[in-house]
Amino acid sequence: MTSIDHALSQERTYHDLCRAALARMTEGAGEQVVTGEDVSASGADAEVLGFHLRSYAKELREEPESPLFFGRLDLADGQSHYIGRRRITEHPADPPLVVDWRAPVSRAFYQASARDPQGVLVRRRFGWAPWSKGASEDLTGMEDERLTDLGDECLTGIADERPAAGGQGGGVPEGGILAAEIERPRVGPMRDIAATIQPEQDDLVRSPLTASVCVQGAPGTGKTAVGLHRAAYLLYTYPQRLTRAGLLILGPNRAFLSYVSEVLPALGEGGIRQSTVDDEIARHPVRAHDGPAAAAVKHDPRMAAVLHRALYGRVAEPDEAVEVPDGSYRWRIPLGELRRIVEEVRAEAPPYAVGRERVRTRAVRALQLRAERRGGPPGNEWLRRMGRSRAIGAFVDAVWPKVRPEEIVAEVLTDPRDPLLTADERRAVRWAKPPRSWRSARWSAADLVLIDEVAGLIERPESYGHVVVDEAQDLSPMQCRAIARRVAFGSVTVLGDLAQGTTPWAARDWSSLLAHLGRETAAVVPLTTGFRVPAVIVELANRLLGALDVDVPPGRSLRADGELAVREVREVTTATVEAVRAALTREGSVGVIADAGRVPELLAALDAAGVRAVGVAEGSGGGEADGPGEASGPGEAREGAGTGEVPRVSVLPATLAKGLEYDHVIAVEPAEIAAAEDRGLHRLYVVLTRAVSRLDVLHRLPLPAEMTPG
Ligand SMILES: Nc1ncnc2c1ncn2[C@@H]1O[C@H](COP(=O)(O)OP(=O)(O)OP(=O)(O)O)[C@@H](O)[C@H]1O
Repeated sequence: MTSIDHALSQERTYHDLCRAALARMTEGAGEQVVTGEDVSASGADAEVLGFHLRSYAKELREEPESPLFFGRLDLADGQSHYIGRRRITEHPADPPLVVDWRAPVSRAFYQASARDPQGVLVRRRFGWAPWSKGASEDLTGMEDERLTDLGDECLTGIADERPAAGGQGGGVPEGGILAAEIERPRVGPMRDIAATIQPEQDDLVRSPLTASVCVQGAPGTGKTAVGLHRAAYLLYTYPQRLTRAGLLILGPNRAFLSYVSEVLPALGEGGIRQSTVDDEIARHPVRAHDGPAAAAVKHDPRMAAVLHRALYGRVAEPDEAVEVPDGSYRWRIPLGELRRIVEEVRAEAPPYAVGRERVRTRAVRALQLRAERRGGPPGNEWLRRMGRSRAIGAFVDAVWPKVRPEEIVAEVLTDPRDPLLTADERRAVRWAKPPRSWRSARWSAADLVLIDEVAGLIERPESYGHVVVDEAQDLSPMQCRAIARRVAFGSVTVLGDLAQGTTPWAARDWSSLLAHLGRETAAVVPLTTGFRVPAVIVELANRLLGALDVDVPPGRSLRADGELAVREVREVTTATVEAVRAALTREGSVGVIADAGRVPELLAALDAAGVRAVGVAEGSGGGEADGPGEASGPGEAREGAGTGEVPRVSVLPATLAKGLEYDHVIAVEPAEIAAAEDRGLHRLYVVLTRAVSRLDVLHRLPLPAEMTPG
């Protein structure tokens, strides 16, 4: 037996030990649920403790089956730590068999280097065979890096009887195991990257809860991965604060959310809210569609001032004194004093609903002062009676009326008159046929953003402790404000790429977007190394950058593998079917991406040719896409798509490609994608950067000039 075989065998034995300990932890957690409820001091305690223990037991039971550790650190102080996705112990008081990757001691696994060993002698990485549920662990290899000269003889090797997962990598400095991980064919939803987080990513993942950060990164640099791992890190490191205040993940559409939905559960953090901005603010179904001119005005930040003015236009100056009967007596508040009360409350600028109550309270206080002067302090019952009196009620309704956000938005859209908007802009947003009342209004997606703005002026929504915003470059100023309201006292992680901005209001620089999010001072941190797209494909996509009018550095790939074929064909539908057939002879997922108008015909052609494919549909409220329908991400089969097994081929409109990835992408007729919208070249840039291994570009029409070299 060679020394590597011997070491592998020892590590397998250790893994078996951990597996057995985890089984005991799961069993023990189940028992604790029963005893925990019995030993609690009160019913309420029992409920809280019971809930906590049940959640923990459920989490352990539902732990996705995966290797229990992926790394080991041998430290200069003689200690060794195995690093995995969750802490495993024989007994809670014993030193752990496996340390959680988020624990402070694990940091060196990601950050230590020969130049800065951070007390590490040897860092060991484990390679495992591709994992499938129910399969037993299969340790295929390991690599040691000696970071300090004091280290023992180091081992590097792949167990010779089994190939390493995904093969050997080229151009990846970290060596075989990292290369194998990033080149592993994609099947199903996005995976976690806990085993291979890179130092620049780790810095972002572990920045403190109070720090708001903005990550600008080229396609495939791991922004989404970083955002999700940061969420998991924060939940682990600040459990109390975040359990109380909550953490929210915002993505561009439901297809994307479905694609990333399994990362957090795999990291042991289920139950985190993952949503879109549109879904977060949806008080009504979307039943109308705005033209580009109306949408542009409604998403403009000036609308915040327009709505503010419209709401506070309801506040009126008192025009007569108030007289309140009290038995045989009448209290009187003179007009001047009432005017002062309203003016003062306005100047304090509380939320509108609070202002209304403040006006009422101060009017009652004015009565109280008079009553005290006359006969000593009145009791609470008297104060309540005065507050509820018809005269005070009528006064408050007249000067600070109760109002619904929908009424204000309906008023503005029925008769827009604010001088902040130009005549053309007012015409663009004016309802052609105003509804009889706001109750019967058909709202557009942008109207819901306006309603949310007014709702936020009336009553502040509860603040999350942290919000992760993905694909943030596409947010409008008004959407940013909706997010800012929901994280007034927390922090944000903003992830995006200015080059991938495709909405009419997409940001051209981060500073204005951060200002709308109320986070002007957040640091903008670049991520530059691409893990998804092979260099040969990045080079093609980079040709478009010059035409995108944004100041971002060209993408740079860690991957020297990958294949690119750009082919002019006689007929794209037939050529697509052939390309899909050829792609299916290789491993991994296949994504056919085309202009939305072409998708039905491509799906029909694949169906006629007997190729099983799933159509990725527009999600209702899906980012820029208006309209109903459920979304499905890569790896999620829709009804009718087949039985049980998930088809490997997805066909999707270019508008839904953002954030997704496929091993093999077939981009159909780039000229159509580029011509379909104002920011069509940005869209094409997104489409070309979805491929993990292979990209086929099929075209009959001439390629957009920007795609050709020179
Ligand atoms: N450190 C890493 N180790 C292994 N794989 C990684 C690493 N970082 C990123 N990846 C992989 O690279 C791919 C791209 O990551 P991700 O989707 O997070 O990038 P992105 O910057 O959000 O891309 P885009 O802007 O194109 O949506 C994913 O498959 C991810 O798992």
